[in-house]
Amino acid sequence: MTPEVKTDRFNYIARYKSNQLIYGHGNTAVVTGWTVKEALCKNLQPSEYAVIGQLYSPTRGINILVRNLLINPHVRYLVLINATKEDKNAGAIKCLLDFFAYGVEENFSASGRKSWVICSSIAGYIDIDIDLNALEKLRHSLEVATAESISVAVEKIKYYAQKPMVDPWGMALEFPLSQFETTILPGVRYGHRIEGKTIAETWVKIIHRIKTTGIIRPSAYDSKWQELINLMAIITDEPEDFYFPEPNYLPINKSYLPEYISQVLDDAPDREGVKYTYGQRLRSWFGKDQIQQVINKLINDPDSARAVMSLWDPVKDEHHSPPCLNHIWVRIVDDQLSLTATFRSNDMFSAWPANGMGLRALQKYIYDGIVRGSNLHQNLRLGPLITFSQSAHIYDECWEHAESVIASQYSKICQKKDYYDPTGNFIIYLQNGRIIVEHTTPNSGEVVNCYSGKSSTQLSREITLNSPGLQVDHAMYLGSELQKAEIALSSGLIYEQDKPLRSSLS
Ligand SMILES: O=c1ccn([C@H]2C[C@H](O)[C@@H](COP(=O)(O)O)O2)c(=O)[nH]1
Repeated sequence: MTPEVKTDRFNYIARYKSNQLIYGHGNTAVVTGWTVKEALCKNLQPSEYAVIGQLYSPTRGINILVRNLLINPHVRYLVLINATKEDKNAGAIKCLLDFFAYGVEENFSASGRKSWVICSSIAGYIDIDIDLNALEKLRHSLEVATAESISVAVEKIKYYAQKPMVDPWGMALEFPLSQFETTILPGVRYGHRIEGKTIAETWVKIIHRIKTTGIIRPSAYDSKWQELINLMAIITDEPEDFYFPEPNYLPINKSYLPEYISQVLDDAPDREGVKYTYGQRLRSWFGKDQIQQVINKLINDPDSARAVMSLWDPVKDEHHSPPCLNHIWVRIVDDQLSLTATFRSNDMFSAWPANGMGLRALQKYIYDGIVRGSNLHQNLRLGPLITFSQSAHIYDECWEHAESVIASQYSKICQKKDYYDPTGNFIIYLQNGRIIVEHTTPNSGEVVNCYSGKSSTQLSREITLNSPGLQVDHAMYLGSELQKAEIALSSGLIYEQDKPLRSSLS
């Protein structure tokens, strides 16, 4: 435990997320959950509150909040707003309440890290480096109240502000924060393509790619993130009722999904303290129902490349909470309806799976609308969902959890390999003292090109020049087969593709 830190009375000092908070001079800390903090502060005087901040996640946010509260013993009241459906889904406010009501016990986090686990039905952790006595002191020194709406919260904050001044509960306490180390392999920075059958499988591959090769840089939220720029994810076969692994390692519950899908598909009125919803942007924001427009467009002109939905509002989005999802494009090719969604910024660990499922539901909705709307489209099938994430990042608070998902899932997922490469197949044999390589189409096996030579290096070079889109494992396989063929040529051994070299005597 590091000893006390000098604190200016009634000036809230935030060691963590300092640029994410609104500061006052009172002794009530206000946690707004998913309600935007600005919606509250306009109804209050700075003298009435110590600090106002949002809390999204129990596993990531509570630890930071508790650390900040320990540095500010003048905070004697805590008002928690539990107003939105997102709050109920995330469970952060409930978990924080349980911390104050029931405390913590020593145990392990989901990623196997020794932690103070909050005694709650919602998973929430506090770093083990924080002294238990300090946590107990904090729990017993703050009066906690909840509010289901902004107006009730304002009433409670004003009520506490009028009470006679209470002394700080003790000295400010700060505890060292252990840094999670990450090793980065060199890799491409701009432009990545990741494909998987389901959202769950693709997510694990995305997390792996960012964690192993992403660049660490400051985020806009007083933290760091690991980032790749322009990451395209292609999900080929997400089932209609969505695939949830057992046990579910995704950061979204099946029970929350209908609510999230409704946020994407349905119009919503403006609500104080709630950011835009995607449904609102798509259904009515620009005075048009863009989803219906796309359905009509593709019914009448299935070859159109103009089935576009736009969510960015250049007039209003300069300042507050602009949408992360900006552009959606729907296209029919070979009777397959694909949907491509572009995000300017995407939290690939915590948000992408829900984003993907919401978009898949939108894609299905458009598909159903087209098939229902015209009997000319009865052969139409649901094609891939493609997300294009411009800043594809993972926040530092999630790195450890991300590593544990990779450790438990990545190699399992990559083992499920089919040998299909859209670039085609290569048939290798020896003839008249030369290596012959026939390039065939992937399904029908038609020969489309033929190479001949004696050097595996030279042949590899020619093949890569003509087929730079070869899949990595396929290219490595070809390299080793060609090498075997060259050894057979020079040594007189017998070469047969995919078999060990053998002597003509055996
Ligand atoms: O549907 C969403 C909404 C938000 N975010 C993430 C992306 C960023 O991490 C953060 C928004 O940050 P700003 O760029 O809006 O500050 O939320 C998503 O990934 N998907």
